[in-house]
Amino acid sequence: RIRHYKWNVKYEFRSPDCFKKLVMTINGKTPGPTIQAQEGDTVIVQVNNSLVTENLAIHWHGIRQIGTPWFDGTEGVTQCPILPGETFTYQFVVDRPGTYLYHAHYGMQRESGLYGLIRVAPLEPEPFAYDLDRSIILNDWYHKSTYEQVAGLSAIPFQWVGEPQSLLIHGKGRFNCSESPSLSTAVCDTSNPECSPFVQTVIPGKTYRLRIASLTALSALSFQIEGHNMTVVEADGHYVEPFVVKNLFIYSGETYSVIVKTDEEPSRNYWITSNVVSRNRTTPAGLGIFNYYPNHPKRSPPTVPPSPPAWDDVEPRLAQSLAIKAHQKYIHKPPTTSDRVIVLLNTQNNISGYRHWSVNNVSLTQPHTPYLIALKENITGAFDRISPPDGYDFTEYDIFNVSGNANATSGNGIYRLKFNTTVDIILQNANTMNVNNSETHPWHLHGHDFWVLGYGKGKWDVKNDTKKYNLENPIMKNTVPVHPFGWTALRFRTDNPGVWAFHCHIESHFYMGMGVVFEEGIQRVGNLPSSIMGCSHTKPFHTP
Ligand SMILES: O=C1O[C@H]([C@@H](O)CO)C(O)=C1O
Repeated sequence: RIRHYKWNVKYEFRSPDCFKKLVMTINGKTPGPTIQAQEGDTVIVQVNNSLVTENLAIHWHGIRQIGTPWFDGTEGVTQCPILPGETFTYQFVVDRPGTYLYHAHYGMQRESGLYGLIRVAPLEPEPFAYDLDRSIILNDWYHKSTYEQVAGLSAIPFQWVGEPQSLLIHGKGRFNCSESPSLSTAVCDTSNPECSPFVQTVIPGKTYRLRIASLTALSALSFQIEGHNMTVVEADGHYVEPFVVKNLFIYSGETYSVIVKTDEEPSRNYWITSNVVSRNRTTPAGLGIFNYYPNHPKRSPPTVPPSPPAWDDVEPRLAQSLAIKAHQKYIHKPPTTSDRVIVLLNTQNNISGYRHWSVNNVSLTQPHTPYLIALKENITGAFDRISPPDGYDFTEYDIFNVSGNANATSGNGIYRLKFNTTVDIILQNANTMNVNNSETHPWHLHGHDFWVLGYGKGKWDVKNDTKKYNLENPIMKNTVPVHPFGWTALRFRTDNPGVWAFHCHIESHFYMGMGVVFEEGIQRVGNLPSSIMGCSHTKPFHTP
């Protein structure tokens, strides 16, 4: 079946957390409309860019774009931006069931509010049962525009974006306007119905599937439903061997399905909470209401919201990461060996006075001639043809100390991967430029699902750590955290011809260079549609 959508993207004034600012809407909505399809369907989305003065590109996060690498929606990698006033049509097959996302992928525009869910229903029965299916997208929210943030991040001295002002639960949050008395009620008004808390009404005695997704700009989150356990059954479109949590840790770009039974005392409501973890939180909790029908949906629960886990305790987060295994009836075994191992050291650096993030001492500057077009059409001069290194100096580099990284440079070289081979990626975390500090980075791979072979503390060690890899029942995912001062090991097959970004899903970190690009099987990519061309070096290839 074909699922056809027509979207108009524009800026509108909205007050998702009571503070009025310009947000990007799709057909008047943020979060945007949910794409509902069935496994094997073709999705066609006709996007009209009505932003007036701003380019646009939309990425279909978790959809592998097999045979359509040009519709991945990544500006500078797979397509030229959609110009203001233009209409661009994405067309791709949703080949796997599960919960996926879409969001803007041009500059830092995702955090302006252009994001939503893709739900793909399966053809086969699933390994869990439920009565009702509901979705909740989590986000964090800034009051400054992305333009102000970009200007600060690329200024000398560096101006960090700081912690978000609020946390949104399905597009609704609450900023305490009285904390900023200079704001008039025209700008900040806590009685505005737009920022009334998110309510999930549930019928007592039922089993719910809740699809929980995060598209935060910065924050790692702990999600809770007061008094209710959650059984994790799906992660990034793959069935999980069920396990029970009270707090679901979720990183930007991840999706989970959890099973929740509404079997608590039915005469009251319960809190839904979202809290920042892994950073010393200053953002207040995101609060929603888990409304047991027929209690009034606006009735606050009689309790104080449950308190979140300690922000700096890595252990429970690492434990959750390790608990996520493939469902025993849905194990796709990874190849037992790999053809190439790429170790990616994540560091924060100064380069020519500017603050950056680097991978093996190279900070990615995205060119504006999309790699896919440059490689397929043999356009020279569009990017550095020297590949970044496959590793770092294991013996010398101290991941536990601030390092000057004096050799860090900016570049736009890419990794050329041999087609139909097995590649291991080791994400190696390190100290930032602040003493005793390492952050969580959720890394997202375009065009693929990968096996998560393992997580560990400290420096990855080729001799001992590879022996501990889970080759029996590893989960497949498209987004995975690397924990503070730790490492994460992934494996994937280079079987999807195209050019694919792999990057930290923290909006400001990717902007600051925290990403790499992989090419595989470029000679097998079909004819590129001319709609993706027209910018920079691709101008001569554009036939309107
Ligand atoms: O990229 C970052 O910069 C700041 C800080 O390290 C410098 O002020 C921070 O917390 C980041 O994640």
